[in-house]
Amino acid sequence: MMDMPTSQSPLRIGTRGSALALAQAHETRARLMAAHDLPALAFEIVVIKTTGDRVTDRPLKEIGGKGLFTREIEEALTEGAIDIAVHSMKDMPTLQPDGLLIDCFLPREDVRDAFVSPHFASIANLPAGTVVGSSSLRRRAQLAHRRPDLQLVEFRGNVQTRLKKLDEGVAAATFLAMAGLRRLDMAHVARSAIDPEEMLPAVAQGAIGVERRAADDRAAALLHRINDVETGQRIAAERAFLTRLDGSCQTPIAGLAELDGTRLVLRGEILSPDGAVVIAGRREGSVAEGAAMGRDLAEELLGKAGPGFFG
Ligand SMILES: NCc1[nH]cc(CCC(=O)O)c1CC(=O)O
Repeated sequence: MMDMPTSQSPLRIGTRGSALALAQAHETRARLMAAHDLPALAFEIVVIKTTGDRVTDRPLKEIGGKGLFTREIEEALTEGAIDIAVHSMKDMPTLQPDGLLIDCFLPREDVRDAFVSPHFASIANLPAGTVVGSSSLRRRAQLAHRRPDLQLVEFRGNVQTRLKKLDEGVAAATFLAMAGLRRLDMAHVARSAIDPEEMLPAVAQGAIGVERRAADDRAAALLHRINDVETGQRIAAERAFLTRLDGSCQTPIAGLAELDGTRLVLRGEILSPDGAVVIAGRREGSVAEGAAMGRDLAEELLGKAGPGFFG
């Protein structure tokens, strides 16, 4: 009974307040309830408003960049204001603060990017000069590589905000993660899901990780039973790749690991921000070698890029 939060206080699940973050927190709670036969009141969902949520009129890189949405949630976890934190792994810095740990992953959702447009069915159908909205360095570079004839504009905000901008004609098309759309029950807004061969997703796209205090045995026991091992293995390879590339956070990076039994295939690419240069590679091996494959692939791409590549 030691791991039963009802015998003590509810397990506090920290999350951002966006519709997507809330859906992810609720999914985590539902999985915990089912795995441990616990009632909803054994858990408390605690919404944390971060600076990134408050400031929506400036580019992310100006107000703190990657990690902005998660830093304040990690502080709440360290301070004990919450017991676990639910994150989109795509948004997580490669290093967790001392004393915190992510060793629980929900089954991965669709990894693909969605093409979203009221007017056009796919990237190939966009007329020259069409305005496409995206604030993702990776998607901008990948699109510019394929279609240097298009015009790119910044496009921040949550799913609803971005759809509204499309409606208002700020841009004629944009990209969103299929995973987010599915979790919001909004997959219908995708005109098409883009094959990873055509647009390699961000590292960890579609994966949700649950963070806890390393020393918290109650949280560890609760989370252990909902951990999806395969998702964790894929994320380990992808994030090892990302970690080795880091320090160059203005570089567009894409990476995807896929598992077939115990064989892991990892694809990765780095691009120049204008999409003129794409350096891509692939590794295949045993799942136990995933992290090593990630580091090797990163080394290979860094070697091909040469010292000038990162400006
Ligand atoms: N960068 C924001 C972000 N972080 C996670 C998702 C979607 C869900 C996921 O990939 O897990 C999104 C939105 C998007 O890229 O469309």
